[in-house]
Amino acid sequence: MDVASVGTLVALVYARVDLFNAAAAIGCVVTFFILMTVAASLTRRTSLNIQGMQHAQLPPGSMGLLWLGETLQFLSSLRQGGPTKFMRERTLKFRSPIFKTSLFLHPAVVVQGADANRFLVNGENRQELRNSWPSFTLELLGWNAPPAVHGAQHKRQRQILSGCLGPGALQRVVGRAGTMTQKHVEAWWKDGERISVVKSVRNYAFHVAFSLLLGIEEEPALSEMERQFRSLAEGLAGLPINLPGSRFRKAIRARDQLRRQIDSAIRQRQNSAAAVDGEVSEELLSQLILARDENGCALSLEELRDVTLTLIVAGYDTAATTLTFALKFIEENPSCRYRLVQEHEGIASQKSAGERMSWADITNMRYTWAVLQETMRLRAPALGGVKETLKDIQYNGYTIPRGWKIFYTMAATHQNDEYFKNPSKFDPSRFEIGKLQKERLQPLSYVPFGIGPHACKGIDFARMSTSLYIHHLIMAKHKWTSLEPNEKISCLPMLTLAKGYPILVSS
Ligand code: HEM
Repeated sequence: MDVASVGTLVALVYARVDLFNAAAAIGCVVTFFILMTVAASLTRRTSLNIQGMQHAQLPPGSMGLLWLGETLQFLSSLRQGGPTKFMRERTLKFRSPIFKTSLFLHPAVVVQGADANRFLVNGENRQELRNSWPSFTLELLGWNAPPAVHGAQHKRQRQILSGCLGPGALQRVVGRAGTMTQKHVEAWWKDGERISVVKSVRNYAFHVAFSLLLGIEEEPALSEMERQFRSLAEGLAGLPINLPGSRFRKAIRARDQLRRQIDSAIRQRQNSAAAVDGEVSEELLSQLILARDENGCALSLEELRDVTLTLIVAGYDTAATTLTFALKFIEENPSCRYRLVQEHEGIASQKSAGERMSWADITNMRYTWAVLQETMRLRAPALGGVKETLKDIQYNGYTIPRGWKIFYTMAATHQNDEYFKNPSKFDPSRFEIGKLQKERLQPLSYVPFGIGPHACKGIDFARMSTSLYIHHLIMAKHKWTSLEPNEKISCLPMLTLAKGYPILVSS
């Protein structure tokens, strides 16, 4: 692709994003090229590492076109449903599951499979690698958020999060979460109506996370916050071009507004938390404020703010994506729906009228969890992760130079028949306990929640909110039929169904 077409593409992307102003679009392209040229010189400096390494053997692969590398091919694969196409083409071309490339201005190595995941976990534990989210993402989340911090600070944050997001803490909020879920289903799902599943689950995932964390349930405050969150989420997945009208600029504004809201909630809770210290508070934010690590240290104000924002961002689209595809699989597999009905009617029959949900109910929804796990195997909401080498390291006979990125994807293990028989088949029984014990899931072959020291801290929360949604849908006896049966999967900015999964609800 020549430089002119790249420029046109950038202008088109930018114009599609938000600008209809030709002058601004041209300005954007010029700025983009200036930035790229500066970045290219920095990137070249990193790649000098290669030249000094006379005897080192880099993995096979192509570094693509100038500073652009293979970014456009990668983005095109994402647009077609995920990174799999990009990975498969290169794996076949270079006859190697590990290959070098250049993405988003960085020389990178792509690895795949459970062994590669183990190599990444060990490397991170030995501090030869570290988690490496793009800096514009961290700019939006905050530099004190868990993905941005390392070492002792990160360990402290994770200890505190374990206490606040584990089953013990969730037991205190699950009853309220159940009531909220029931209300959501009653409001959104009505017999004979057409709704968008994507809109429903996004609204649900946001409301449940925001209410349980911050205790804010009132309208219109909640809907306004959801609007801000969508802007932030779009900025996280777009081009980091900070110009008036751009997605990124809107995301920064949304971040600032959300921060103000979170700061004010923290101040209110700090006052009331001091009053109830010693008692057990229901809100997760109050628990975060009161929590201490093993040395008795609390989170600072900046940490509280960035951690809270991260929790909502991390749990929002991921849970919505999981529910979207779970509902799609349930619709397409009547036998799966039948087993869900049995499970949820069984759980409901054990409860007295008006009794709230408990954490034990969630863990008893075993088949539901198997359905959700199988959904995340086939449609992992997070596509992959990025690490950065802190020194030259060896893998599979190759050298990966210091400062390079290493990229892994979930799909590369989840859809590999070495780990999952008949991998493209939706089969929740893979995750039912008896079967799992028999077949022995290979360690690090199932990684929807990431790997290593930065793996997800919200697994129990995600399990709670997604299981409750399915519970109330099934108990309301709803059935649904897609109005777009051949709807495509889209991947930018988040994995979802391209037309929002429109359905007709029936009972
Ligand atoms: C189905 C739902 C979810 C999926 C698939 C998911 C997946 C992931 C993945 C893959 C990562 C690791 C990213 C990396 O490699 O750096 C991650 C990190 C994280 N997730 Fe989740 N997540 C989900 C829900 C949640 C929820 C509900 C919360 C909180 C309430 C949450 C909180 C976090 C946090 C705090 C991190 C950062 C951990 C760290 O950097 O130490 N996640 N998640």
